[in-house]
Amino acid sequence: MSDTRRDFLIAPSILSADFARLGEEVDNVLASGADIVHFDVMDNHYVPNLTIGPMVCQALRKHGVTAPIDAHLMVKPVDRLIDDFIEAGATYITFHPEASEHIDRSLQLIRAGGCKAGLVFNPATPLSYLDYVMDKVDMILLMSVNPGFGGQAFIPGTLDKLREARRRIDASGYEIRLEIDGGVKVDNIAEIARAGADTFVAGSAVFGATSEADPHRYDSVLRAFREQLATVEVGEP
Ligand SMILES: O=C(CO)[C@H](O)[C@H](O)COP(=O)(O)O
Ligand SMILES: [Co+2]
Repeated sequence: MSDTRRDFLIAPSILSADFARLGEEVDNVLASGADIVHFDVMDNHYVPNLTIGPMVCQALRKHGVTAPIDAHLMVKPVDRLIDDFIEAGATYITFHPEASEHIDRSLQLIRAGGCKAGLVFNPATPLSYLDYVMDKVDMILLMSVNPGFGGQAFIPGTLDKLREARRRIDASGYEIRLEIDGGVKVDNIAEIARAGADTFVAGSAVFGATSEADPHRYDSVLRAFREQLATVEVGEP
């Protein structure tokens, strides 16, 4: 059974964390078993919300965070911020192709800076943006909500898109992670994994799951995600 398992990674989105105690929140979610820190960058231009930038990413590194940081850039223009996030210690830098003037160049800039590069697809953005750059992406991120806010409901049509993205990755022969972002919960993560995702962003489901007994730990929700994922085998319909 083990060779039919994907290497599933869980990436809590700090968009739903308590920003007044961000370092501690990130420490706690990692100590609770998270794999990656998902870092949502919104510019009030490409998306109608304003969040955090490279200084906060750098502050997390200075605080001692060594886990991968997955910078999801919802900004336009893109390139100006790539160098800043490389300097700030991001591991993955992903951007929306519609927001980049030169997609191939943006991907190359990210890899040249030693980071892993990714393209993000909004629910209505076609996967054809991948046609000529499969050799330059380390991650494909499918949005299962329209970008800009946490706490929205998963758009079911994303499951077919995941299957199509998985087919493209498998056919390419490249090692590319397939990440899903938006509305991921304990009750849908297994279905999402069966459709082909291997990396799961979850914001409100994780940071909204504190208990009165221990408001600073997220073990139970992360354990519930892992239990669901343990039921999934690759190749299931
Ligand atoms: O990129 C995002 C929104 O644009 C967030 O990563 C995403 O919405 C996560 O939040 P939730 O799990 O609450 O849906
Ligand atoms: Co995101």
